[in-house]
Amino acid sequence: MQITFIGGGNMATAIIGGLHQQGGHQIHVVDPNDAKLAELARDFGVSTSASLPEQLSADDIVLLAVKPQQLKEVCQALAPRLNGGMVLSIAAGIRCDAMARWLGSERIVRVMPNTPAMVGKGVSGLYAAPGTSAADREHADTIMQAAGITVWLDKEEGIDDITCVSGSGPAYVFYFIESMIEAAEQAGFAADEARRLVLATFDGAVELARQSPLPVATLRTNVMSKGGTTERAISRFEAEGVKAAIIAGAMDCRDRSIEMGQQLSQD
Ligand SMILES: NC(=O)C1=CN([C@@H]2O[C@H](COP(=O)(O)OP(=O)(O)OC[C@H]3O[C@@H](n4cnc5c(N)ncnc54)[C@H](O)[C@@H]3O)[C@@H](O)[C@H]2O)C=CC1
Ligand SMILES: O=C(O)[C@@H]1CCC=N1
Repeated sequence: MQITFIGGGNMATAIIGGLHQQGGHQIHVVDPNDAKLAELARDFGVSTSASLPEQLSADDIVLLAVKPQQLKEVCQALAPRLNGGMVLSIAAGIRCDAMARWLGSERIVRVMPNTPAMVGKGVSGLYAAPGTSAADREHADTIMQAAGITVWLDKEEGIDDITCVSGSGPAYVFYFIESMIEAAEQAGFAADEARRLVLATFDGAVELARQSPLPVATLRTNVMSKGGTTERAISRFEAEGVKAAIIAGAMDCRDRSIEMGQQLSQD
């Protein structure tokens, strides 16, 4: 496939990393940041330019990977060059109806990826606007499968829902990892040992959860001996409202996705 990325930042780099491993794609990246372009050309052999190509062909797939606040301007600049090609947008919040107005095309798929795409373990939620064909949806699926698993959403609001789980979720997990590393250091481990211990603990716990037929809550209570050490730790988490805070934070995240859509999809 011929894929043109508009924006070559963190998320685009993660997806390009996956596509590079998959192989067989012609990738072009547009970004005003020369240093980023040089890095992407060096690491993945992509072609690059600081501005949009004069014209794209109907076979070119455009992947919009700029910040939501820049999307309108980028779509308006893209509109006269698009020639009917399919557009994928990973921007949080911005709805298909707004992009269709700005682009003058309804051949749009919205994608909510996440950064583990960089190591082929991403999760992408996808929603196809009614203007797309079955072949378009298949192409979008193939592109995002290069980065990990794909989940198709029937309604566009599903993108807000998945944003607060897998889209932003890696940050929640990294936050927990950071906290555990600080705890390990406080317990006396050197920084590199603390990191190794904590990452192996997460790895092991996730693998066990994946392989075990037991509910995750049972796996947790299996660690908690009556009157023992783990019970003391979990009691503190409960008393401090850690679980409630995680759930509330995720709901705030979803609200913010809806709010960004309302603010940035208007005109
Ligand atoms: N970082 C993440 O975990 C996720 C991000 N997203 C979405 O991905 C999009 C990009 O986010 P990040 O990669 O994190 O941001 P970023 O700031 O790393 O990348 C944005 C890139 O766009 C470039 N850019 C700015 N104006 C441009 C223009 N007119 N034409 C072409 N390129 C331009 C910037 O130089 C920068 O390299 C956002 O819309 C965000 O909502 C979606 C899911 C996850
Ligand atoms: O924080 C954000 O707005 C983007 C969308 C999901 C992950 N990062």
